[in-house]
Amino acid sequence: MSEIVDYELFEVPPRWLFLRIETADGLVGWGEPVVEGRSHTVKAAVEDLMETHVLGEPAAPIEDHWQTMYRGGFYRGGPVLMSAIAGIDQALWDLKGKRFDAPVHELLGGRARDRIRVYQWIGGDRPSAVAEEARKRVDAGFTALKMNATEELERVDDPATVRQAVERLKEVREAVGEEVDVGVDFHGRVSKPMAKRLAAALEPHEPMFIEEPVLPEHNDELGDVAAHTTIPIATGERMFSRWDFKEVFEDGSVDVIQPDLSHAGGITEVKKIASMAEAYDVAIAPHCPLGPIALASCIQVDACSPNALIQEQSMNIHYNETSDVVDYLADPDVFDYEDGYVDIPEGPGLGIDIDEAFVREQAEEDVDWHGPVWRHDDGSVAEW
Ligand SMILES: O=C(O)[C@@H](O)[C@H](O)[C@H](O)CO
Ligand SMILES: [Mg+2]
Repeated sequence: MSEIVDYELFEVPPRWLFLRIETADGLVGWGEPVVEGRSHTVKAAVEDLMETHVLGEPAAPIEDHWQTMYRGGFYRGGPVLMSAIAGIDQALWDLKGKRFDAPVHELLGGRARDRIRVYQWIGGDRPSAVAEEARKRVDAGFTALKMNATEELERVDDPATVRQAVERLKEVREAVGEEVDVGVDFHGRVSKPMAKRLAAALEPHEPMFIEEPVLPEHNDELGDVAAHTTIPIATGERMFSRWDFKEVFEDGSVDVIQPDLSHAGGITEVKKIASMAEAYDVAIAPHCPLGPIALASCIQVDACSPNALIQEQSMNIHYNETSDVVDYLADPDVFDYEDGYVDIPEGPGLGIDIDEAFVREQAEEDVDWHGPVWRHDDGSVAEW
C-alpha cells in the first residue's frame, strides 16, 4: 500500500532540516525543507502540513498534494510555507522514483544533458585572501566560482569601498585567468545607486553574473541596473513560486534565475519555473548552499531542463576539506565530480542513499544557526 503512514524531521548541523516519510509498504523518501536560520519555524510548518494534508493519504498524486498544501490554507507563499512544501515535495518525488525504480529526471521526461557544471564559493561573508582560495579551487578541478562583492555597504558609499571590491575581483581574475567563470554575489547588500556604480566598476573583470544586485523586494529596479551594464543579471534565491518569478520574466532584465529547490516549492514547482524561464530565454542556476537532499533535487531538475546553466553546491569531499554534504550519504561517491562537472546520479528517486544512522546521531546535536545581524557604523541595521 502506498499510503503515507509516518514522517520524521531531523534538525542536523550545520543548519539543515531533513524530512523522512514512509509508506505502508515500507518505502522511505527524503526531503530537505529548510530556510537557512529558520529551521525551527519551517519544521513547525512541515508538521502542520503533514498532519493536515498528507499523512494517511496516498503518496502518488504529487500534484494534488502540492495544490492542496499551497492553496488549501487560503494564505500562500513566502519562504517558510514554500520551503515546507518544497521538502515534502522532494520526499514524495524520492518515493515515486523508488516505487518505479527510476531516477526523478527520468519520470520528468528524461535527460537533457549527461552532467551539469558546478560552481563553488570562495571567501566568506567578509571576503579576504580570495585569490589564493580561488587558485586552490581551480587546481582542484573547478571551472566556476562565486564570491561576495562586498561586506556591508552604505546606501551611498565611498570610492575606497568600491575600489576594494574591484581589487578583490581583479585579483581573483588574475589568479585564475579568463577560462574560469566567477559569479559575484551582491547578496542584497547593495542599494540601487551603488549597484549601478559597482556593476560599472566590476565590468572590466567580466564576472559570470552579478547576483541579487538589489534586494528581491526591489526587483522592479533591476531594469535600471541592467541598463548600466553588460554583465548578466542573476537573482531568485529569495523568490518562492511561479508567481514570484513571472514579473522578472515579463520585465526582461534578468538573464539567470536561481530558484532554490528547498525554498521555491520543490521539484514540482521549480521544473515549472524552469519551463517558464525557457520561454523567456532565461537560464536557471539553482541556488544550493544546503545539504545533500537539496543538492540531489537540484541535479534532478538540471538533468531534464534544457536551460540549466550551472549548479551551486557548497561542499564536496573531492574538492574540499569540509565534507558535511557527503557525510550524510551512505555512498559518498554518488556525486561524481570531474572537470568541474557533476554526473547525474542514476539511482532511483533522488539518486542518493541517506545514511540514516548518521542522521539520527547528528540530530542529537543542538542546531541553532542564525544569519548574523550586521550594523553600520552609526548603529543602524545593515543587510547581511
Ligand atoms: O548565494 C548564496 O549561496 C548566498 O546568497 C546564500 O544563500 C546566503 O548566504 C544564505 O545562505
Ligand atoms: Mg546569493
